[in-house]
Amino acid sequence: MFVSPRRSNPTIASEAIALTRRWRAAAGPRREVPLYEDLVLGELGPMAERCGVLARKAEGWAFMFAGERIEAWIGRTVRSTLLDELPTHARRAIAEAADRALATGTPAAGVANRILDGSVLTVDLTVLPLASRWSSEPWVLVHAAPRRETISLVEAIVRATDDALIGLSALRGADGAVFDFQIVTANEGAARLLGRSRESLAFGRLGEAVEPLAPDIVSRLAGVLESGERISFEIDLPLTGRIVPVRVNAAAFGDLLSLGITDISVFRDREARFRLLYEDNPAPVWVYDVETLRFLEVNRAACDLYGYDRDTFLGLTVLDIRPQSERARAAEIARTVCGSYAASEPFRHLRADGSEIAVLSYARSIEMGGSRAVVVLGVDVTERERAEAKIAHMALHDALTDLPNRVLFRERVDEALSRLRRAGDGVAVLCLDLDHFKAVNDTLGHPVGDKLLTQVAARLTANVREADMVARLSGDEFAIVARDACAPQALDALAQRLVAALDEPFEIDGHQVVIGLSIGIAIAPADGADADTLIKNADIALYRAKAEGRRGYRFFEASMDARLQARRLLELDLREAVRRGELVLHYQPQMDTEHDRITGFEALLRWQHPTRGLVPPADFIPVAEETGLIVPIGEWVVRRACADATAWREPYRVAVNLSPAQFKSKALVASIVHALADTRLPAQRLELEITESVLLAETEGNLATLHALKQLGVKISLDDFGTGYSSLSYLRSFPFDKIKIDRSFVRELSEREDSAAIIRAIAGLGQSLGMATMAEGVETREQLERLRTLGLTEVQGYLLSPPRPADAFPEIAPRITSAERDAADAA
Ligand SMILES: Nc1nc2c(ncn2[C@@H]2O[C@@H]3COP(=O)(O)O[C@H]4[C@@H](O)[C@H](n5cnc6c(=O)[nH]c(N)nc65)O[C@@H]4COP(=O)(O)O[C@H]3[C@H]2O)c(=O)[nH]1
Repeated sequence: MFVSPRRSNPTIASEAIALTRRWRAAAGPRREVPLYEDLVLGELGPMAERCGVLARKAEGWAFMFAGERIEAWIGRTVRSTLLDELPTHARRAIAEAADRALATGTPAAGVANRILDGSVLTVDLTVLPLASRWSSEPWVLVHAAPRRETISLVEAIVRATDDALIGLSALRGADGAVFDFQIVTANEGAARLLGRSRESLAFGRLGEAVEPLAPDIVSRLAGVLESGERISFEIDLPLTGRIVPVRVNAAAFGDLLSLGITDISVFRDREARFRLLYEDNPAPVWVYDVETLRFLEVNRAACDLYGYDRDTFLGLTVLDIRPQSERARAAEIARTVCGSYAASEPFRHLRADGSEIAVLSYARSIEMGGSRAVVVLGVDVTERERAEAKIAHMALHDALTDLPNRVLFRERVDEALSRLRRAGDGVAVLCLDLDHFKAVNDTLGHPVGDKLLTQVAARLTANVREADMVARLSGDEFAIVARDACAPQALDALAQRLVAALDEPFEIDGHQVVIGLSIGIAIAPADGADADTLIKNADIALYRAKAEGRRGYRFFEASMDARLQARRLLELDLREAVRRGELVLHYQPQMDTEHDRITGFEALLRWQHPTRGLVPPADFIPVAEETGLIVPIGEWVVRRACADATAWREPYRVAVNLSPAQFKSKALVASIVHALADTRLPAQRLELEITESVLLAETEGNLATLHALKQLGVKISLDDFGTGYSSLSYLRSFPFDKIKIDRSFVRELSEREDSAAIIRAIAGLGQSLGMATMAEGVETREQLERLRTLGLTEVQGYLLSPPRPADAFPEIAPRITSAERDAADAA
């Protein structure tokens, strides 16, 4: 029976106090160790039962004699026995207290425990140092006071544990088979776990206490009785309101069974958390042995990433997931991980299928099963690397053709130039532009245009050497940086090869597409020592190649740059000219050949330049067309011509040139409507001269514009006929009022008979189509007469008059002079 421990037996304890008090009295103020003869001999009375005297001999402490109770406690007679020969429980406690008493010369206390019959016996020791007249050896008196209560060890343990401990006795049926167990004893832990009082459990049936699991548990425990072996198993115990995972340990003693049930929810929780952190971690985690480099653990994510099943994985070493070329370095790092390690850059790893992935690893050295190991967390950055590479590629390449873009091209030119400075290799830049690309885009659509650019890129790339780079700078602009073979002859050959390659027709979506290539070439260092200058000069040479008729190439020359600069100056100047009102109109008369009567005047633009004098249109109209300045200038011309014509004495027609570039402006029709409305000029007095290039480009839109203009009542004439393509289909596509034959035919009239034949044919054509036919550039009377006989209805040329200010002609001399009119305008 368990009894809670209490203090010593009070009577016996008081003996120790009395003895100590007596010892102190005998020791006196000088604390001399009292004599045995004075303190003990004949003085102990009944206390002698619990006292013993020991002497300190050379071999150790030895009992001289001891009372019965002491001997009973020690478990043998002790007279003249060395302490070392006695049982441990007494020996250690007595020796320790005796040594202390001897060393300090004062009383010492000690406690000795002994386990007897499953109970703990505790004895309080009091040891008093003594001297003796009969011996020089130090002596001690030992008083042993056994405590009154003993402690049941088993009971203490049973009470202290949280586990459920149950003693069971088998209940057997008539056939001797166990059908249940009777609970013989159950501790508090069992009562707590099963939610019942100990009393209600005692002598109850196990099957009732753990009812839902009864058949299962009973049969398993019956098995233990049969086999006599201990068993241990885990089950989920359904208790009121919850399921508790428990571990059951059972051992049989005859027909009795001891059952220990441990609540393992905490371990399960810990296990679940571990699983969450390790096994279910979405990041691949593995542990390897530092010595063998073999995998010791791999989680599911690692198996998924590398494509191995767990067993195969555990048969590999960390080197098996690395490419051959990285294994030596990998082995070195794997063995030297100390503390923690974070990779600063991804490593190449191998998957089971042999594919390579990029992995960033974070590692920490640990101990596992007594050996040094490393736990590694890997982050698969393959996709991220790919995306980064793609973004980097996109930043430097053209999305359509995948050729390097302007940025990368410039970098490569820079790089080639710095090599040029170091190694003296050659560097040349070729700027390329496709001829007629815009027409392809406009007529066949952008998808065809895109395919064309892709095919062009392929042809260009196929015709350069590997060291050279082909880039797409924008739209139909390509460029090549050539290295090494940069002598003019080699570049000549390259340019010819490229022009020829693009001369071959392209086959796109069933269309045969023909384009051409113009190239400008600049060679370093003569044409530029830095990338920007070199590219700019190749571009100037390209501009020149195009100006000289496409499908060709030009090397850069310093004079080209000067010409370009002059052009830029002209452009700036022209803008100012418009603002300062330096543009003026001259007029040239037109005459019919039937009655030799003036029919109208062509307005021709002049630039009254403050320093250059009168600048002819050929010098500035192309610049105005390229820069778009032609739109405001053209509007001004129409408005001025209409205003002038309104002021003429006679209602002659006024002819005005329209540039193809003006047709790009959506406001063309509106600007003419406004000019007519504002100047009140009848529409039929205005004649607009266009060239066939208007019909060549943007056909649909331009035709619609022409119809809209014609709808207003203005006359439309086809200028410069006989130059360019002069397709007769143009005459069919729009009902022109007049065909103006180019002056080159008139000039060659006396020399080439075919010119006369062509003029006659055009005159006939005009007649049958109901269109007037006019010859330009008529300078001589012979020419006039000849043209008259060839059937032309009108003429224009120096023979009548060169273009001059309106007030030079009496027929159209304004009622006020041009100077007066300008002054009025300014006001
Ligand atoms: N050799 C010779 N030449 C003659 C003779 N008769 C007339 N010309 C010249 O021939 C050109 C006729 O104009 P165009 O063919 O429309 O050719 C014009 C026209 O295309 C353009 N242009 C002139 N004014 C304007 C304008 O206001 N707007 C636009 N868009 N273009 C204009 O500039 C071109 C040149 O104009 P100009 O220098 O004034 O040159 C004028 C005129 O001076 C002749 O008997 N012999």
